[in-house]
Amino acid sequence: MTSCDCDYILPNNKEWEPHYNNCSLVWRRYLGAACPKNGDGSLRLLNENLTKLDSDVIYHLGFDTFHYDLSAMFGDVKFVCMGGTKQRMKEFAKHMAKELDVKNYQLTNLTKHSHRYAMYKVGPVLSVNHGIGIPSMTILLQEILKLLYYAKAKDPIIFRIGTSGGLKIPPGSVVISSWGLNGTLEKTYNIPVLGTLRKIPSIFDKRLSQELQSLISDADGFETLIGGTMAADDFYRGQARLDGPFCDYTEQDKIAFLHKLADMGVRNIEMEATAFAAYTNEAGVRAADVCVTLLDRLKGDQVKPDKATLLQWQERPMKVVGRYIAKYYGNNSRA
Ligand SMILES: O=P(O)(O)O[C@@H]1C[C@H](O)[C@@H](CO)O1
Ligand SMILES: O=c1cc[nH]c(=O)[nH]1
Repeated sequence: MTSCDCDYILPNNKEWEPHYNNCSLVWRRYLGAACPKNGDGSLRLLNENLTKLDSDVIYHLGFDTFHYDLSAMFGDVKFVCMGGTKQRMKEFAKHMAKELDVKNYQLTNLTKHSHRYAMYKVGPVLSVNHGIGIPSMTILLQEILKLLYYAKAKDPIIFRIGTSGGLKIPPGSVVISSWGLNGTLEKTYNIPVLGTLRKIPSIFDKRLSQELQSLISDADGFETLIGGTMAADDFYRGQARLDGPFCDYTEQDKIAFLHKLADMGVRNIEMEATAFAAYTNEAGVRAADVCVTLLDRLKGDQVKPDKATLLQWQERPMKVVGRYIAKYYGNNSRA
C-alpha cells in the first residue's frame, strides 16, 4: 500500500480494507480481489458471470452489448454527471456544451427506449438523471458502470449534482460530501444481500473534493463547504421532518437529532450519498457528490424559495463541476 495524505476514519468492517490508488481511496475486499482498474484506466468489473453472457442487456438504459457498439458510442466518455431530475441533467448537458465549446451535439435522450431515465452526451460528458433515492440511483449507477466497462472508457470520474437540506449553513450554500452517513448513523451503505446485511464504506475521494472546492471563490457569491452528508431513505420521517403525513416524535426530538448530526460533522441531508460513495469506490472510480442546500433544517422543514430561486441555486453545483471538467479536460486535451 502506498502512502497518502488521506485521513479518513476506517470503518469497523472486517470484510473490507482501504487501498490507495494514486492517492485516491479505493476499497477492496479482503481475500484476493485486485484493484479494479486495468492498466489503461478502463474499468475491471469483478463479476465473472458477465464474461459468460452472449449479450448483456442493460435494461433500464435501453442498451445491450449485441445490438449496440458501446465502445464506439461511449468509449470517449471521461465524466458522468448524475442528478435527480431529467430537466436538471438536460440543463447540465447544455451548460457543458458551452463550457467545453462543443458545437456538434444533439440533446437526444439516449435511454428513450427504456422510458426510465434521461441521458444526454456532450463530447466527453454523459449527463443522466437518477430519480429520487438510493434504489433508483443505484440501478442507474450500476448500469452506468457496466456501460463504461463495455465501452472501455478510460479513467472516468462520476459526479452527482443534487439538492439537499442544510444544517446550520445559509440556504443556497453548496456542500461537497466527504462521507455519507446512513439513517442509523454509520458511514456505510447497508444493503441486504442473500438475506444478510452487507455494509459498504461510504467515503468520498478527498483530493477530488478539495480540487472542486478550490475552483470556487468569493466572487461566485455562494459558500462551498466540504462536510458529511446524511443519506436518508425518506424525505419526511427519515429526515426528521415534522410535516409528513406521519410524525411520532416532538419538535424537541427533531432539533436534538439535527444538532447531533451537525456535531458529527454532517452539513447536509439528501437521499443518495452513502450508496453513491460505496458503489463508485467498489468499482475503483473517483466520484464526488456536490449538492446545494435549499433550506436550513434547523429553521424549518418546508422548501419555500420560489421557482426562479430554486432553479438558480441548482445551477451552483453545475458551476462547480462544470469548472472542474473544463479545467481537467482542457488540460488533458492540450497535453
Ligand atoms: O438530485 P436531487 O435533487 O434529486 O437530490 C435530492 C435527494 C432526493 O433525490 C431528492 C428529494 O427531494 O432531492
Ligand atoms: O431537505 C431536503 C431538500 C432536498 N432534498 C432532500 O433530500 N432534503
